[in-house]
Amino acid sequence: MTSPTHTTDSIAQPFASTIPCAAMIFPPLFQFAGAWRHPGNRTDWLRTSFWTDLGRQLEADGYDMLFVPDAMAMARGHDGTTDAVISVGAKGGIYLDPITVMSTVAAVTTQLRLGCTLSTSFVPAYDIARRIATLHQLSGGRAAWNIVTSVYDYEAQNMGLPRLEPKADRYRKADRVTQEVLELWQSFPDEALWMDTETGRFADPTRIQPTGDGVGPLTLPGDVEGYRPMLLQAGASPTGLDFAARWADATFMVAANGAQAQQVRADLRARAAQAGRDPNTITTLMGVQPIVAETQTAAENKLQELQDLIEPAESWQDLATLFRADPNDWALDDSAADFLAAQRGATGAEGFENIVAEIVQDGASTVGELAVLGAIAQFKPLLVGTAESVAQQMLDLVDHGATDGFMIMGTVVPDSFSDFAPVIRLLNEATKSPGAPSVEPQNSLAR
Ligand SMILES: Cc1cc2nc3c(=O)[nH]c(=O)nc-3n(C[C@H](O)[C@H](O)[C@H](O)COP(=O)(O)O)c2cc1C
Repeated sequence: MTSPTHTTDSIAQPFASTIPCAAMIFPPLFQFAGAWRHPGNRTDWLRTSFWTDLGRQLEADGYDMLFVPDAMAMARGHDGTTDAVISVGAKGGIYLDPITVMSTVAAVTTQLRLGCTLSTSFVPAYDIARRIATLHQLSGGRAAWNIVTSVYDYEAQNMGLPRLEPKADRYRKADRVTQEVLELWQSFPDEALWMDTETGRFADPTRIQPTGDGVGPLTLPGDVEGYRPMLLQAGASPTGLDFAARWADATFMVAANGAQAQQVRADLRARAAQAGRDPNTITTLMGVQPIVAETQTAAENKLQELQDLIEPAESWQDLATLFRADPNDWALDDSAADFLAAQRGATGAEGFENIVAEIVQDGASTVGELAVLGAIAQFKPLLVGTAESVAQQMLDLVDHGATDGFMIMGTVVPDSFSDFAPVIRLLNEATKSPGAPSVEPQNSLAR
């Protein structure tokens, strides 16, 4: 395919932190299968107060972004039903409309970036551009759009389509839609809105015009003081990385460990350079699950307590659902490598399956072990220790080129996010003190 070229030189406002930390909020699990049963966990995520309290807290704790994933359907098991997922509250059982949720958070915060997932496979460019621009204006310039192409046919069916298009076609469409969204944001620049009471001129019609394709103009400005919404991306196949290399200001990067993250990030940066972009304009946010406490022993005890809430049989059910396998076809002590080989490609997300492969190679030998690792952290690296030790682990990851920033997964919400707050302070101190910044400042998101 011929790569589309950027017809826009619009820019997003860089992250304020040198090592940005985003918080991913994904009820009912928050990436930990025991979450909604944990006595300390808030379960009122269907109510505004959950999101507004959380937004205020994340902002006070110094997080750079609140991020919510989305899908257009409840997840289904191998039998095509939602029964297994919804009966235990597994991943993909609950999704709220991200824009509505983020509007509530926008009202009570001033700094926090608001990352919303919208799929280019279902939502027309004009609708995406307008919804994200509205959030951008309401929040004073803090919207971020997570560009996804969706994963399952049953999502397409909920959206009135017979099935999802093949991945290559979905990414081609994503290129087109993203280009249109950027052009639409520029079809009504903020500075063209004069509202000049002296002259009676509301806006400059010469600057507010349809795009080259005759779409638009947008019904509101697409930027705030020259900064458009940030573009996020989360796909990880070669095609997905090429897409990120072309468009993303930041990527939600998944890896089983630092070495794998290093490879993914290097690959992404090489692809960006090949596409004619400065790789430093892309910030990778590596998914991690921190367990932070006053002492190392206390952190390990906390992890153990969390692990005790995991039901191996239930975890196996969840893993089978994720890989669209019949749970009855496998026993908990069957080989994890055999399971992965048999189910390769079933999740529809190549990058995610690469993590699982790495974990199997690292020693998860049985299906049961793999299931528990999935249940505790959705296969993301666990960073367990004091704030100092977790901060050091993260600085090491950045130092070794594994990532630029982090996507923080919580276990018990909101406490695991507040437990992590001292780490953010330490990361900020480390990157500000003159002797310490072995990490390169990467917050030049502008392109
Ligand atoms: C870490 C990660 C997070 C994702 N989050 C979402 C999401 O919230 N909603 C969605 O529809 N797809 C999501 N996806 C799916 C991707 O957008 C993409 O459609 C899918 O992974 C297939 O592309 P890939 O093989 O390039 O990863 C995510 C993928 C990854 C790897």
